[in-house]
Amino acid sequence: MSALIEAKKLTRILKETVPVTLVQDISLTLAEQEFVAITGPSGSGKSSLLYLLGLLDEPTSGTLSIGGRDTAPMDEQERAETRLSMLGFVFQFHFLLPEFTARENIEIPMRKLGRLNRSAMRRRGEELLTSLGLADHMDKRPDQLSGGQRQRVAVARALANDPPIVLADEPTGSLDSQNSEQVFSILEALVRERGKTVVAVTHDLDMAARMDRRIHLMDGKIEDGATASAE
Ligand SMILES: Nc1ncnc2c1ncn2[C@@H]1O[C@H](COP(=O)(O)OP(=O)(O)OP(=O)(O)O)[C@@H](O)[C@H]1O
Repeated sequence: MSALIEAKKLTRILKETVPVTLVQDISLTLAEQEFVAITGPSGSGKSSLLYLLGLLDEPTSGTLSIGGRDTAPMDEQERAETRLSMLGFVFQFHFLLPEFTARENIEIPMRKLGRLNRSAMRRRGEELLTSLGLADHMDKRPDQLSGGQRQRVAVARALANDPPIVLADEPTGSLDSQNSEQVFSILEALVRERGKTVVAVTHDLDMAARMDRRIHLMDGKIEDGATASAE
């Protein structure tokens, strides 16, 4: 299987008065259709790694390829287009725009990428929301939805441009157990049924155990023996 994401010796150091190393020498390969957990104690660099993989931050050193393309030479516009077309993001808090409906929130990434006309965007938004059990909630704003529904809209938004990779930072962290289970099942179905690669930061070790592979961080590094190729 071809590598969707290939990181070699990724290091990110913040140049503060005292330099802060967020992640160090991270090498990993993610293939198509993998369901991968990033685990580790608080402050171990999980979010920092996810932001690097998602082109939301730039490494101090090391290389990162997405979909076989080296990201180092990309200018900001290419990075933005790669983010929009290759990567979907789900965060712990939904970050939906409060003044827009579910449908409108989902159309934002489609508009930014600019590959679909108005009616195709509308159709795609409706299909996605329906497939996530939100057919009756398309025209509601985030404050008219429950926490679980909001997070499902956030998943739909991540899928808007049909990216091969979904990156999730504690996607169930603010949900009760029933909604957590539902969102986890949705993420799992993205891998098994839609062929996506899903990488999720989680503190929930039971959840991580149900994923294909675990990358365990400690002090910004992958802990020995935990780089784990697919088991
Ligand atoms: N802007 C910043 N300035 C200074 N230190 C930072 C900054 N961002 C992150 N850090 C530090 O870098 C380390 C890694 O942070 P990161 O958020 O990636 O960890 P994490 O494993 O995701 O933590 P958590 O599980 O608590 O979300 C932490 O020690 C954090 O305090």
